[in-house]
Amino acid sequence: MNPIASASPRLEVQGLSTSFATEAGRIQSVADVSFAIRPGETLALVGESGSGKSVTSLTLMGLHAKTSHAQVEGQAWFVRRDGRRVNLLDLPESEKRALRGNELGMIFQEPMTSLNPVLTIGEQIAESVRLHLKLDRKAAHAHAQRMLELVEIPAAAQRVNEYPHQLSGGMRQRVMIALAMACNPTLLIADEPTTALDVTIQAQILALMGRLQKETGMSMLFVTHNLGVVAQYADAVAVMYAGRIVESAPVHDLFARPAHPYTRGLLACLPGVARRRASPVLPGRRPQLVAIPGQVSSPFAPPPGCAFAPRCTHRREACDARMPMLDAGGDRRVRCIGFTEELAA
Ligand SMILES: Nc1ncnc2c1ncn2[C@@H]1O[C@H](COP(=O)(O)OP(=O)(O)OP(=O)(O)O)[C@@H](O)[C@H]1O
Repeated sequence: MNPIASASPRLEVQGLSTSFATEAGRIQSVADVSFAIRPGETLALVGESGSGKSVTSLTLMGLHAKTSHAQVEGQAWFVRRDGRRVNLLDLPESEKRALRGNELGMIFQEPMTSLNPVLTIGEQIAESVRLHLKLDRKAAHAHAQRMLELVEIPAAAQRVNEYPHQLSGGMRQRVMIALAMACNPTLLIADEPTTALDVTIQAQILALMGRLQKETGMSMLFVTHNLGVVAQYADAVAVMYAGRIVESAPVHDLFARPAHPYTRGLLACLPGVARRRASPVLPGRRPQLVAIPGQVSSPFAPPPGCAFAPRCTHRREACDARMPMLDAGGDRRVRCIGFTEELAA
């Protein structure tokens, strides 16, 4: 039996919803999102721009700006190193801070906005490990250098004393990985970690992340809109549409037999990727999500029924009446009346 599939989840998200009060009204960015990630597993969260992927990861990290008037519901059960199961959405700020950068690592798209421009990269990594691992100054500096070696930064002994602007984009992203991994996190949330990089560097960074994951057994939530990356690196996929998960499944099953009309639409736009599931992300090929005809409904006035119905070629009356349930057939879950009827047949 697959050891990942049989382990109990390290993170279990149940009914996560996030809305924001804005001048134009309340916007429901994420609604009733549930998923689980086991030790050593990578779950890819995919969807078009604005589907709620980043809000999901920021909510889990507790990183909403105080000014954003976010309202969060649901639970996110995380198993800590000491075996305690804590709800990330209900932790005091001090405990959240102790987890972030420690058991919970994160990597974002643009390292220049996440790295401190006035500190050397060594100082930034050392600061984190001194705080969380309680190392003294000298040991922290040595740890920082080891982390740069681990992420294959050449001449780490010199680079450790350089500032972010002295590094290329790919090297900065490696530093972000070193920083995120410095305290040996058990869960890494990576939000579009390679989107800003050219495809060759992107493939190298993803290979590095895959290797580190294998070595450490950490779990990963990987936010992306690149289906080629999903096909190659994820174990499971959750497809988001208008703030909700519309389909989730093991990666192989999803690519082989997409069930939700939206997922089918996404893959139909990418026939090459859908068929060549194991194809590498080749230089010059960027298998991104491409537009499906029609527009996502306004988040201020979501339709009462299925949010995808206005763009769906299988739409019927019942689809507009109420939001379909996320129904399960095996380890695939699909939010579509058509799928529910198929299960019942
Ligand atoms: N602080 C906020 N205040 C109000 N609305 C927000 C806030 N943050 C996000 N949103 C809205 O929530 C929705 C989901 O945004 P989110 O950034 O999660 O999408 P995404 O799927 O990550 O898109 P992308 O791939 O472009 O990053 C969008 O309509 C966005 O405008």
